[in-house]
Amino acid sequence: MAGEAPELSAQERAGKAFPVSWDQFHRDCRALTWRLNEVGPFHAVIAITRGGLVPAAIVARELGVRIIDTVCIASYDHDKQGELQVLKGISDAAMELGGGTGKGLLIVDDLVDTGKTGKLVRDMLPDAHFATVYAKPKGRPLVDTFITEVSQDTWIFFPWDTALSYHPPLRDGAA
Ligand SMILES: O=P(O)(O)OC[C@H]1O[C@H](OP(=O)(O)OP(=O)(O)O)[C@H](O)[C@@H]1O
Ligand code: HPA
Ligand SMILES: [Mg+2]
Repeated sequence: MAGEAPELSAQERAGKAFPVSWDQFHRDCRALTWRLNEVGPFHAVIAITRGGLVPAAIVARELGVRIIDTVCIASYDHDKQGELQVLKGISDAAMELGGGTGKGLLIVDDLVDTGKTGKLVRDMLPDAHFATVYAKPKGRPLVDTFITEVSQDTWIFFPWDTALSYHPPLRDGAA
């Protein structure tokens, strides 16, 4: 409709930027593992792809877990959230390890934002432990263990989505 304000992306709504380096991400994943070590042991790690793959690898390595499965879910096209699509479900072997309800399984994702993705996976594995590296307030109640809370109006930039680039000096009007 003419005159209607254009829809803002999640990132535009977020406003504040929280860039995370590889180093910082690795440190945060290790910190997450320290907490998870008190909760386990776990039979297997279930990574919510794609963002959960990197923390899942680090956490599984630190916890000595060798069985890793994926649940492949897409909803954001860059920063616009659409319908959640389950592209691949949890394997029968992992389901069996978790006794059908996820008991003893560890679900890992990079973050919860609105919590929609986390809720979908929690519903598949109600007894699993759900861990994320970062959590925004809306999704936080879904997570059992996380490391850093960021405000809902913050957009997290992960190292695999970013690259080093030239930044003009403040004097020249840089933000
Ligand atoms: O709490 P929510 O609002 O549901 O958002 C969180 C989810 O969004 C991102 O995944 P995305 O759908 O962008 O896919 P990707 O992991 O492949 O990047 C992120 O990795 C989480 O899985
Ligand atoms: O803050 C975010 N950063 C990157 N991906 C995301 N997907 C949902 N929220 C975010
Ligand atoms: Mg994801």
